[in-house]
Formats: sequence, C-alpha cells, structure tokens
Amino acid sequence: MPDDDQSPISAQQAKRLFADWKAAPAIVLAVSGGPDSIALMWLAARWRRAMTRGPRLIAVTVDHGLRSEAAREARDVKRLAKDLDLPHRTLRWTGVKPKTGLPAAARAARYRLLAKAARTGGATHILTAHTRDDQAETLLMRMLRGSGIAGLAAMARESERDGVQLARPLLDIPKSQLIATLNRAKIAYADDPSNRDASYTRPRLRALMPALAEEGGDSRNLARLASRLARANAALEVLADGAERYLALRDRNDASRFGFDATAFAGLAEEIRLRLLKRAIDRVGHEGPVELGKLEALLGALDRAIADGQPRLKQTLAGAVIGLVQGRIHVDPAPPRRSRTG
Ligand SMILES: Nc1ncnc2c1ncn2[C@@H]1O[C@H](COP(=O)(O)OP(=O)(O)OP(=O)(O)O)[C@@H](O)[C@H]1O
Repeated sequence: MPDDDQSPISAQQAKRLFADWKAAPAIVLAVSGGPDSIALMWLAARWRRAMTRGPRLIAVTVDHGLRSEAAREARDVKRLAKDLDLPHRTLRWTGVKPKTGLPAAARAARYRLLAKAARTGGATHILTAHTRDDQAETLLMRMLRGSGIAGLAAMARESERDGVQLARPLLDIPKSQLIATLNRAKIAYADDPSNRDASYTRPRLRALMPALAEEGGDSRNLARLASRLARANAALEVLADGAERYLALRDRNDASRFGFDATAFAGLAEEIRLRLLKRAIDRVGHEGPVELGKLEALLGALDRAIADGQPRLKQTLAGAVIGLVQGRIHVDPAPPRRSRTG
C-alpha cells in the first residue's frame, strides 16, 4: 500500500475535498457511527470551523432498529457531534422490515429519512462517507452481475435523490486514510459486525479484496476503472441526447406518449438505441429503472420485427407498452394491472 494511503488527511486536503459545497446553505452529514462517517463528520467540522462563513452542518444518524447496539451508537455520534459543536438528529426507521432484501429496504428507508431531514433543515445536500474501497466493491459487484457501462461507472460523486443532492466527497479517499485520521485525532468509532456478515454479498466480496490487490487489482485501480467508465457513460449520454433530439422522440401533443420512426431508429448504434428505449420506458413506466437484460431482449425483438418487415409487435416492460405499428415505435404507459381478486 503506498504511504499516502496511510497518512491522516490534512486540513488543506480537507478544504479541497469539501470545496464544491462551500456555498450550500446547509448540509446533512450522514453519520452511521462507523469509521468512515465519523471521519466525515470530524473532517467537515474542522473544515467549517476554519471558515468565517459557510454551510450549516447537521449530523444525522438513522437507527434502522435492526441491531441492539444501534441506539447506543447513535448516542455516541450525538456526543461527538456535541463536542464538535454540530447539531445532531437520530431518525428511526419504523417501517415494516421485509424478510428478503432487507439491506436494500434499509438503504431505501435510510435515504428517504436523510432526504426528509435535509428538507426539514433547509439543506440542499446530503454528504455520505463512501470511500474508494466502497467504490471498488461496487464496481466488482456490478461486474459479477454483468452490468452495462452505466452500472460499471459505479457511484457518482454527486447525484440527485428524493429532491436533494447526494454527494460523496470521500469517494477518492482510501478507508485506511480515514482510519489514520481518526487515530491521529484520537477519535473512537463503532465497529459494525454486519460489515463482515458472510450472509451478504458485499462482505463476501470485501473479503476477496486483499487477494485481488495482490494481483494488482487494488481499490485505486478499480476506482480508476469506474471513473473511466463514468466518463464513457457521460459521453454516451450526450450522444443519446443528440439522437433523441434527432428522432424528436417526444410527442408534442401528449407528454405521456413517445414515438419514433423505426427506420431512423434502426440506423443508430445499438448502445444508443438501448439508451433511447430505456429513457422512453423509464419516463412512462414509473416502475423504476428497466433492467438491461430485458431491454436487450426487447431491442432484439424490435430489430427482428423491423428487419422481417413484420407490421406489428407489442410488448409490455416495466409498466410501459412498446409497440411497432406502421413503421413507428410507440412507448406508452401500460394500463393499470387488474387485481386478481377482482
Ligand atoms: N445508519 C446510518 N445513518 C446515517 N448514515 C448512514 C447510515 N448507514 C450508512 N450511512 C451513510 O452511508 C454511507 C455508506 O454506508 P454503507 O456502505 O454501510 O451503505 P450501503 O448500505 O452499502 O449503501 P450504499 O448503497 O449507499 O453504499 C456511510 O458512510 C454513511 O455516510
């Protein structure tokens, strides 16, 4: 591991890390109590103290009600926040806990609660403590699932969620540097055993990281790959914007209907066609992002129908009906599903 991966983060380095958000009126810091987010809170507090004017910082901890230690950890975060002169709120997830897909449900609830706290506190941004190691793991997880370019771009430094900007200032910073920062400042942090729980994919992948690093696949290289793919993805999105304008996808009379000329569509590159279909389906379908595999199957069916001169084709995908009628591809909202009980 290079030496700078072990060195505490200096005040100067932290100033650069947070510079993008210095004009925000207020910022929510998402602090679980683990080392990464405790370091985020400590670094942000030190950065803010060094400025005469700057954003109000609000530390927020979500207690998912899943581990008995969570309430105590939240109190520990509150105590440290007080020492750092930061307001702190603990929010509890009181929703139904599903038997399967618990981590995903907890994550969705967490972001909803954080976004609500941001809106209540007048904050425009939520800062999380995702590190370079998290980015490398995310890339690896998505590689194993055969994700497309957008998925392999992994986590963005800034994105929008529930009407608030979600920012990740530590995405290029290795976890080891955050630990070194806390050790130097003599700040304690919680150890979350679920981070090592082998019944979840991420901890199992995390356990493989040292062996991959031995082969040169360390978090620096993996995160670099993610950012290169993010660059390629952004370029492809710009091309898709142009193609969308070219096809004049949006039906001007009715914003919920989309249609495009099948021959002009067929002349575009496959990656762009997939993106255009995805955009149209996500807009009208309202069932969340459509899966790439299903999108590819749909495009294959459309391509075959166009090539065979088949006059009609109709498929439903992610709440949208995709039809080929008289040389035009239509993407419309699917009618509401009829309930089985009637
Ligand atoms: N209970 C929590 N309360 C507040 N913030 C949290 C909590 N859990 C996680 N976070 C924030 O999210 C960051 C990422 O945490 P973690 O890697 O455990 O999340 P995850 O479940 O893998 O979700 P993600 O998809 O966001 O990575 C933390 O560094 C912290 O900023």
